[in-house]
Order: sequence, then structure tokens, then C-alpha cells
Amino acid sequence: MPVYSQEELVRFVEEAKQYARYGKVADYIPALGKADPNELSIAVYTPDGKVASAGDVTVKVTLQSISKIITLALVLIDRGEDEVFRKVGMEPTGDPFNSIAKLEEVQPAKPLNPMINAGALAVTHMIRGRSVEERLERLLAFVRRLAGNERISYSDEVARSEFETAFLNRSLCYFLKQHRIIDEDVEELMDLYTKQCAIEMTCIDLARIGLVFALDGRDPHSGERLMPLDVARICKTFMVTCGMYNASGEFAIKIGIPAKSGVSGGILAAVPSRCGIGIFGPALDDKGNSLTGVKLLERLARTYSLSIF
Ligand SMILES: NC(=O)CC[C@H](N)C(=O)O
Repeated sequence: MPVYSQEELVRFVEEAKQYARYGKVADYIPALGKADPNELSIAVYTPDGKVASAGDVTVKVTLQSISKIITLALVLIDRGEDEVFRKVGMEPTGDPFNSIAKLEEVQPAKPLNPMINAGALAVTHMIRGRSVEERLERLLAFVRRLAGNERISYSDEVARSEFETAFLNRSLCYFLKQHRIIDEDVEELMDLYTKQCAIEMTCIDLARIGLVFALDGRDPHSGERLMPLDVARICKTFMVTCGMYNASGEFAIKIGIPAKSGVSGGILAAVPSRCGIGIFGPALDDKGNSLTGVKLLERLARTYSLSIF
């Protein structure tokens, strides 16, 4: 097991930051547009409980699409594989995360995987609970257990900002409703989905959740099982095949670590048995992945031979 040295991480962060000028902060969710593209931070959490970090790891990042992997785990626990995969598929799309195109082409109409927005909306729909509040509380309780941090909540500002502007996601919902993938009120689902995406935490929390996946679903400190082995396995497989949207193939070749990104600039990565990694770098590439974050991960993967392939 390599020792992830703080000094080395600081150097890698400085190197990767040079690329910030080629990226762009997401602004289709207006509240995300306020982020500083030069921000870059990383935390690496190892099974011995140690955390190495660089950059300002007190900054909070909203999960955005990273939440998709966590809701998938919760819903697989809630409903089991058979029910979940009746409503959402297992195949990468090669399309942007918010694309509506394949929904019409694929028969029977169901989203191709849970990592694109259409699939994630179908998954969020399946979170058990009698009301949006109860479902959100169940999700938050799960997130807090994975991160070992009771204080985690969501940003009301970011949730509201997305809720007010998410017309494309609403279109996806109506399509799903027409095809009976979902049967709830679209505004309620959007309320829950935008709050889910606005759950915020630090890179250290992200890294700790990554480590739970890396340890096949076990709590790194207590050894307690937080999700069944199969659920952790399915989630990690989706991270490899679809976690970086339509850049997942290139990411697998260049970096080779199960990872999930969000348009906030966050990345959660799980190196099986070895570590969890949390990154925040809001300068995005044209696919919506953190440009500086991916550069940083690439450097780390090469230095420490982290590719699983
Ligand atoms: N790729 C992302 O991170 C997208 C998440 C965002 N909340 C959306 O639905 O558009």
C-alpha cells in the first residue's frame, strides 16, 4: 500500500491547476456558476483511517450527479435488483448525461442506465417513503452513515436554483411518466431530485464514501456492513462503465478507477481495497467532468499504479 504523501498531493494539485483555464464552470444551474474555476482540492482516505489532502478541503461541494451512485445503492437495498432493472437498464449510452435522444429509440422505452439523468430520475422515483420529506430524510440518513458525518445536509440555494431552471429534466420526467416508468407527480419528483443533487459535503466526506465502496460496502472504522456486497459491486461497475458520462471509455483507459463525477466539479473515486478519493475542481471539460480533477486523478493513478485493469 503506497503512502499518499501530503507534499506530493500538493505538488500534483498545483500541476493540475494549470489546466483550469481550459475549463468552464457549469452555469446552466445558476447557483453553480458562482464557483471559482481555480479551486482544486483532493482528499485520499485509506483503510487505516488516515487522510492525506491538498487544497482547501473545508470547501463544500454539492453532489450533483455523484448522488446518482448513492441513490442507486439505496434503491437496490430498498427494492432489489430485479425491480430496479425492470425500470432502468445497464448499458452505457455514449450520449451526454442529459440527452433525451435514446429514450425514444430504445424499446421498450426505459432509460439505458442509472447514471444518465433519465435513469437517475427513475431511480430517485424508487426511493421508498410516504412523502418527499421522508424519502429525502432516508437518503440523507444513508449518506450520513456512508460518510460517517451526521452534519451532512443539502444546499437550499443550489436545490432551488436547479428546481427553477430544470426544464430538460422535467421533459425527461414527462417522457418517463408517459411510458409508465414513473407514476408520481413530476414536480414532487423534481423537488426530491434537485435536493438530492444539492446534498453538500467536503472532499474528505466524498473520499470516505469512496472508501466504503472500495471496501465492498463496509464501514472503514467499525467494519460494519453499510450495504450488501452485491450492491457495492453493481455501483462500482456502473462507475466504470458510465460514471464519467460519455467520457467513461477514455477515463477507463487513462485512469482505470471506478469513479463518479458531478457538474459541480466533484469526483468520487473508489480504488478497490486501497482507498477512497474525493476531488473538487469546478473547471469542467466539454463533457461536464472536472477537467482539473481528471488531470489530478490521472497523475495519481500513474504515480501509484491505481488502475484496476
Ligand atoms: N451531470 C450532473 O452532475 C447533472 C446533475 C444536475 N443536477 C442535473 O440534473 O442536470
